[in-house]
Amino acid sequence: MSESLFEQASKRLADAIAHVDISEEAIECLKFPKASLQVSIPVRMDDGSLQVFQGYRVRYNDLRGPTKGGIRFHPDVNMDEVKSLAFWMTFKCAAVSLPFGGAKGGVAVDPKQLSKFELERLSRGYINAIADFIGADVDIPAPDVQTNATIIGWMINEYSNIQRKLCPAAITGKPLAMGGSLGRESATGMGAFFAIETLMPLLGMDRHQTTVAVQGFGNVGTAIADALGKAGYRVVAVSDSRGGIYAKQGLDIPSIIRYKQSTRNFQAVYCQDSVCSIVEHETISNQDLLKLDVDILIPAALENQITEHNATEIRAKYIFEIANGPVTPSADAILERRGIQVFPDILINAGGVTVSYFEWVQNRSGLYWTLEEVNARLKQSMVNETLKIWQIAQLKQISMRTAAYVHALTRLSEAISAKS
Ligand SMILES: NC(=O)C1=CN([C@@H]2O[C@H](COP(=O)(O)OP(=O)(O)OC[C@H]3O[C@@H](n4cnc5c(N)ncnc54)[C@H](O)[C@@H]3O)[C@@H](O)[C@H]2O)C=CC1
Ligand SMILES: O=C(O)CCC(=O)C(=O)O
Repeated sequence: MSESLFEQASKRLADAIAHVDISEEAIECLKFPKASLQVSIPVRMDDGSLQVFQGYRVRYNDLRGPTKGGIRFHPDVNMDEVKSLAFWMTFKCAAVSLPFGGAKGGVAVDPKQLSKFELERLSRGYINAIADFIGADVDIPAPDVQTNATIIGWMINEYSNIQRKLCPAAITGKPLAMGGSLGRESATGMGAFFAIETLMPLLGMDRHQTTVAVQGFGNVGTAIADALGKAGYRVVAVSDSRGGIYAKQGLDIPSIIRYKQSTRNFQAVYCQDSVCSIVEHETISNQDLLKLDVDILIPAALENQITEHNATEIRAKYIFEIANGPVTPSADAILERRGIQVFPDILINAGGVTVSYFEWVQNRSGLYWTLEEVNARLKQSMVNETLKIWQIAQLKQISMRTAAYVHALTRLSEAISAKS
């Protein structure tokens, strides 16, 4: 039988434990979630029928502060996935020194099949069902796959209605008009950009000679492709769930984003746009994109994309994980043997939760920051933590993934010791 996602996630902890001085008691505290909730959400559909959806929220660990993590709407959401994502959030928040523990939530649904009003009723119904489990000092949700500021706006409105007062700090990723932070939407991509820029000189790379392929063209995939393209990297391939495009000379990312927004089909930019159609390009599958001969491969879609089945065919020099869990532990081992370096999700995609933290701080203080302030603080945090993890990796001669877990585990262990 194949390993569950949580069994795979737990292996990362086991690998790191060998390199940290940590008590057995502390390890025990990190092996299981603090609390898990499964709820049924009845939703009245537009045609008058009733559909019941399954929702989940897992608070993995609150040793360093209230638990924090996004909400995913996807047909494949299940308890094992949510638990694994909550586990990763625990280590991510510790790795970048946020005063938060880890959590995650989700609903098993294909939101593309719902009307806007059905989606609103589902979003409000989910919050209604988990309202006693969350709160600004307890557990603070945020957006993740197929959730966005509009959905979070309905959710925070529902939560505030239940509490009979405005509670902006209870959920982050809100619309600006409801207390959201400038820079939250692009934060995960920008955070990854700052980490990549910090690592480039250490890897002896020059951005003007660097080719990039990005799998996933949603919130985080578009932001990283855009940031890298603007900085002079050659983004040669992007894909979404329907497939991808490749152009050796580089893609025009702003045009693709514009087309995707208006047609939902980014491939159209090269098939229909008179300006861009002169660019030589080919359509490729998602699997082909992963195997391209590029300098940097960025999985920015879902977990389990690079496994033991395709790891031997990866030709990129470096993999920067913006998705959570895109490379499995068995693929890690194959990639390491082949000299392909992986920069882990719990560092590379930490920009989103970092700006969520900034949003929470702004909500609680009532003082709102400019975009420049948000991005300056995000940059400072990403650069500092990236360098610390790099130094651990060099010193202990371990992978960047294990180093990131060692870094996080040291902070979690300090929190456990301080309480006992
Ligand atoms: N939104 C956020 O702030 C953060 C998101 N992440 C992670 O980043 C990843 C993407 O999240 P978002 O961009 O927010 O989601 P999204 O829903 O905005 O976009 C997901 C994208 O992936 C594409 N996709 C789905 N299956 C695919 C496949 N098999 N191959 C290629 N593309 C595929 C979709 O078409 C879409 O373009 C997830 O793993 C998420 O957990 C991590 C940190 C923060
Ligand atoms: O912004 C947040 O609180 C959580 C973002 C998230 O779900 C993630 O980093 O995977």
